Amino acid sequence: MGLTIQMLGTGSAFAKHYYNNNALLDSGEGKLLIDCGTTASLALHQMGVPLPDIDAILITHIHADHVGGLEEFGFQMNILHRRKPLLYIAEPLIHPLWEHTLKGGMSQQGMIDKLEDVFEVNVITPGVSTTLVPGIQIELIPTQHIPGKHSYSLFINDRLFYSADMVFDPDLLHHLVHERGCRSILHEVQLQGAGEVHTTLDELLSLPTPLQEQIHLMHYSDDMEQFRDKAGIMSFLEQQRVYPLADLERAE
Ligand SMILES: O=c1ccn([C@@H]2O[C@@H]3COP(=O)(O)O[C@H]3[C@H]2O)c(=O)[nH]1
Ligand SMILES: [Zn+2]
Ligand SMILES: [Zn+2]
Repeated sequence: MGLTIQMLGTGSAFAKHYYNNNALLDSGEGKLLIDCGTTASLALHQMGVPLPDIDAILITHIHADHVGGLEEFGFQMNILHRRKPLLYIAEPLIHPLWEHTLKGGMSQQGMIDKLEDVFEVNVITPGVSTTLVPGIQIELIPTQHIPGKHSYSLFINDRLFYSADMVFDPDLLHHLVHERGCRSILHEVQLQGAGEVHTTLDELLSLPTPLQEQIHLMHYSDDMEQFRDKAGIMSFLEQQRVYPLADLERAE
């Protein structure tokens, strides 16, 4: 079986019709959860995926729609299943994830006082492609989102670019497609307004046609249906649909 990707949700941080923009990669040999937002455990429940079936979690950046479900995931795994989930994370995210996000809810005197007390923490180095679960290699690519906040997009199996929340970076997209063999792009999109911390639909529409052909849109707001015919040849990913990676790639 080839790699499949299933979005737990495809919504922006404020969406109500769509769950948080988190993804489940399945190589057939292992499952990797990309981000674990506030709605992750509910979405996984609806998808029929028990938490212990997930082999590892990878975090792109610290916002609730990407990490807000880690407390429940960690507690459920530790308390109900007596296991520490494997958490892959870039080193600069460890301190803010524990001190600014999880510590308030998870710390327990004499038992839990650091991230490693709940998760099996594995630090991954940006720029280095690393096998996280069998059949899934990820390279973290630092990308700009909120000034002063670390955020990492993903290059998966040397062929799929998965944007974290990020501002428009056309040079990176050109580089990945023309020099790195990238064959499809899952890109966050902000449908209306100025893209101060996100990438707007208009910015993506400014890319050359062959690049747009590779782009599938995610992390969109509740009014997405009004934009179906305004996105040109770019398509909108559907939450909870299982996509074989090959189906996301443009026929040559
Ligand atoms: O300077 C800022 C900081 C934040 N925000 C909003 O808060 C959200 C946090 O999650 P997100 O990164 O998915 O999306 C962000 C935006 O919707 C913003 O519009 N401008
Ligand atoms: Zn987000
Ligand atoms: Zn964000």
